[in-house]
Amino acid sequence: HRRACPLVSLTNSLYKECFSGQASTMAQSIKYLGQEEAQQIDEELFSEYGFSVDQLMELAGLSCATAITRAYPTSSLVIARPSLLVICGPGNNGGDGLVCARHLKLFGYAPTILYPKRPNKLLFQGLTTQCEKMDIPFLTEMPEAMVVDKAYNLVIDAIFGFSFKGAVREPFGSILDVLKKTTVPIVSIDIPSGWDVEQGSTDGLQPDMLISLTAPKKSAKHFCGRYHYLGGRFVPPAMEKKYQLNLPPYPNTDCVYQLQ
Ligand SMILES: NC(=O)C1=CN([C@@H]2O[C@H](COP(=O)(O)OP(=O)(O)OC[C@H]3O[C@@H](n4cnc5c(N)ncnc54)[C@H](OP(=O)(O)O)[C@@H]3O)[C@@H](O)[C@H]2O)[C@@H](O)CC1
Ligand SMILES: [K+]
Repeated sequence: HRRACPLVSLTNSLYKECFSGQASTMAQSIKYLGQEEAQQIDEELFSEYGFSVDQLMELAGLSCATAITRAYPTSSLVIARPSLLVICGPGNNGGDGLVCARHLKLFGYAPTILYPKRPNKLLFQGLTTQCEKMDIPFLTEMPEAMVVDKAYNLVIDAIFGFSFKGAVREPFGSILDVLKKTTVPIVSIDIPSGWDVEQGSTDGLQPDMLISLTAPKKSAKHFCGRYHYLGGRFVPPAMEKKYQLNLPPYPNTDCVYQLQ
C-alpha cells in the first residue's frame, strides 16, 4: 500500500508548502466554503429549493462511488479481491457513506461497513437495510490497523462532514487513532474526519483522496493527497450565483469533476 503525502515523511519545507494553502489554478477559482456557509447552503437547498435529504444524499453518495471508481479502478487494487472498508459516522456524512457503499457494490467492489453509532431515523434505517439486502457485511468493531492494512484496499472515511466541531468523542476518537496508524489509502468524503472544517489539522488523517461535495470547504486547501474530486452536481444555477461558488464545468453528463 502507498499513501500519498503523509505528513510524517515530509520535510519541514515541503510541509510548509503543502500546508500554506496553495491550490491549483483551477481550484483557486472555485469558492472554498466556511463551515457556516456550507451549513447555510445545505439548509437552503431543503427549505427554499424543495430538495429532500435522501435525494441529495443519493446524488452525493453516487458521485463519491463514481470518483472512487475513476481514481482506483478494480484493476489497480493491490489485493485481488476488491475489498473496501467504509466507516460511517452519525450524521449525513455517514449517510453518504452508506449510499456510496451500495453503489460501489454495484460497480463491482466488495465493501464492508463499520457503522457504530446509528441515528434513530427512518432515512438511515432504510439506507442500512438497503446495504444489508445487497449482502454488504457490517463489522461490529473497528479492526486493528494491521488487520485493516491486510484486508482492505481502501478505507472510505464517511465519519464526519461539515458539521464536525470540537474534540472528537468516542467511539470515533479510537477509530481515528487506528486509521492514523494504517498505511492503506484513505478516501475522505467531504472533509477528512477530525479536521477542523476551516483550518484543517496538522496531526490528523492524511487521506490519499478527498471528494468535496457541492463545493470544497476551506480545509481542502490543506489537502496533500493525490486525488481531489468535486461531486454533488445538484446545485441550482441561482444558488451557485448567489453564493458565487464558481463551480467548474462538469463534463457532459458526469457527476464528478477532477480538481487535482
Ligand atoms: N448540501 C450538501 O452539501 C449536502 C451534504 N451532504 C453531506 O452531509 C454532511 C453534513 O452532514 P451533517 O450536517 O449531518 O453533519 P456531519 O458532519 O455528517 O455529522 C455531524 C454529526 O457528527 C457528530 N459530531 C459532531 N462533532 C463531533 C465530535 N467532535 N465528536 C464526535 N461526534 C461529533 C454529531 O453527532 P452527535 O454525537 O451529536 O450525535 C453530529 O450529528 C456533509 O459533509 C455531506 O457529507 C449530503 O448528504 C447531501 C447534500
Ligand atoms: K469524512
